[in-house]
Formats: sequence, C-alpha cells, structure tokens
Amino acid sequence: MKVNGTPTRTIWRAEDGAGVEIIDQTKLPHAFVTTRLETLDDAARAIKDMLVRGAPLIGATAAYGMALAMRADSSDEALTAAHDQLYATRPTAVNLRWALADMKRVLSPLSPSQRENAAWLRAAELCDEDVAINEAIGDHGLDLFGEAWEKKGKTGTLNALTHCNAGWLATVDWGTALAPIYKAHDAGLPVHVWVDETRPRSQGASLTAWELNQHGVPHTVIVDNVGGHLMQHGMVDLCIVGTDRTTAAGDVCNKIGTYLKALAAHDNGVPFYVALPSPTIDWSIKDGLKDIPIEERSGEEVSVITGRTESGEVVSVTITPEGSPCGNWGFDVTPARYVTALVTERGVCRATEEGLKSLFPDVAGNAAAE
Ligand SMILES: CSC[C@H]1O[C@H](OP(=O)(O)O)[C@H](O)[C@@H]1O
Repeated sequence: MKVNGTPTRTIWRAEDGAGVEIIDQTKLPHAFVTTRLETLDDAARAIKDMLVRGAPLIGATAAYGMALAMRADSSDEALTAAHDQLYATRPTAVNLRWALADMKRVLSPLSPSQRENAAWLRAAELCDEDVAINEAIGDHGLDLFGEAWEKKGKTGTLNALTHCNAGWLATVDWGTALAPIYKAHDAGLPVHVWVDETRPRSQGASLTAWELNQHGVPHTVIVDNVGGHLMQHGMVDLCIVGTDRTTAAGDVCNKIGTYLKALAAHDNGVPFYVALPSPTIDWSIKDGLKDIPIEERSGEEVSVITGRTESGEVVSVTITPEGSPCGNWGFDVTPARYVTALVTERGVCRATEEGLKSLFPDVAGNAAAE
C-alpha cells in the first residue's frame, strides 16, 4: 500500500542483494522506521520481538531468513539449524511452519552452492504470491461489503468492526481483513471502521489506525470491550478479522479477544467474517481449541505501555502495581459455529470442512494424505 503516497511493501530484498529491509512495526504509529536484517539471527529476532508480525508476514520474514542463513552457510546442517531456529520464534501462526517447509522443500535437493540464490528467488515468489492472494481476498470481500450496503438500503455509512491488525502491515501487501475495506473504500462505498485497540500490544490503535489514516479510510479507535455494546445498538453492520491459523473444519485462531467479538456478533445477528488466505489453513487439524498452540508472551507487554508525550517524546510507563503478576495469552480460538463465512482468495465459503474442501479440493486432499 502507500506510505505518504509512495507504494510500499512491509519487506523487501535490499538493493545490494545482501540484506532484507523491513518496516519496524514497534516504532509505529509515532515513527515510520525501516531496518535492515543482515543475518539469520536478525530475522529470528525481528519475528520474536514483533518488529514484523502478522501470520503472512511472519512466513515471508522466515523465508528471507532462510536466504540470509544460506548466504552465511549453505550446508545441510546449517539448513536444518536455520529452519529450526526460525520455527521456534512464535508458535501460533501456521504460515511460519508452511513457509519454512516450502523453503526446505526447495533448498534440500539442491547443492549447497545453489541454495542461496534459490532461497532469495523462492522468498520473493512467496511474497508476490501473498500479495496476489490478499488482493483476491479483497475482491471477494468487496462483494460481501456490497451485499451489506444493499441490505442497509444504501443509507448512512457501512460500519465494519475489526480486531487487531490484519492489514497490509500483517502481510507483504494489501492485508487480509483490511483488503476488502480498502477495496470498498476505493470503490466509493461509505465505509467506516471501528478499530479495536487490541490490548496489550495495541496493534489496532497503533497499526490499523495508522494504515487507515494513510489510506484515508474513516475510522474510530475503540477500547476492546465496547464492540458488544455497539452491536447491541445497531452500530456495527459486519465484523471482519484476520486469522493466524484456521483448521480444516473452520475453527479460527486469531488475536486474543476475537472470540468475544464473535460471541457478541452471534448474539446480535451481526455477520462475522474471517479473511483467510489459504497458507493460513492448517489442513492437519480440525479441533482448534484442542490442537492450536496459543502463544503466551511476557507479562511486561501488559504492565508496560508505550506512547508519545505532549512534547513528542516516545516513552514507556508501567500501569500496574509493583508485584502484580500479569498474564498474557496472545490468541484465542473462535469455534466455526460463530463464523458467518470465510473469505479466501478463491471465494467465500462456509466455515465448515465441506466449505473449505469446495474451494480447495486440490489442497485438502493432499493434506489429508500427508
Ligand atoms: C493477517 S494475520 C494478522 C493476525 O496476526 C496478528 O497477530 P500478531 O500481531 O500477534 O502477529 C493478529 O492475530 C492478526 O489478526
């Protein structure tokens, strides 16, 4: 998408071919800073410390991390060690596993001398594929927004609620949940977005709001707990969120708090859509609650908050008493029964095994055979 009018992706190979450039998302919204990854360790740290985050972007960064690793040492041992180091960075987004498996499939059969170049090429292909997938999600999601606008009688504004950041900052470009919002806005639909701030890291307040500002999309940042109230009072026409892992039966793992929004949407008859790129489908599992690992991060992400002072200085402050432990579960699972539909790059389907198989008969079958 554009940053100050300039088309920009979240990750790209450096012009000198020896490094990888990323947007440091820990600096947004108060500063737009890019940083250069030179080594496998740099890439692993960028994922673990969330300079880059979002399931598709985590996968893309891991792919480029493999290229940086092969640049340093392209032996069989180094290939396996790089895969394992990157795999261990964050447990929930299945794109990490998928991208690393893809890179290993491409690199393992090659001679060490061929691996670095092949890794750079494959990582770039995965990024381009992500962009195409997300734009297609935008196109299919636009149809749903059009239907919602018709249903509303084409009056007022079309109010969409989203949670966390599933925008272009969570991917290489376009985003997943925000792609239909950008497409609808650009098509002239009067879309307004309720942006859940999404504690504790505030990806909504700091990233989604920043993205929507850049694109000129009307929005309102809200605290995480107000969404149900807005739905009770008819102020939300639809919800659309991203996902970090969706099971073959349509259970959706996403940022903590998503499940509660889905419950409120179900109780108030508000459509609850999940933007789902196929690399985020885990075909090997059906029961999300039982089988999806939920990341637990440091309690400091809860007790410490960062912001900008009136003088423009960015500072961090502690908001909890000394000695109060803080729990920090990063994700939750929304059972498929609370999902109205899945918006994929191949179209919209029910959040069921049959629905996903109808769109991905080629993939579902293979995965089941593995
Ligand atoms: C399009 S994936 C976006 C997804 O990833 C976020 O998690 P995190 O910021 O911790 O990487 C969140 O669950 C978003 O919905």
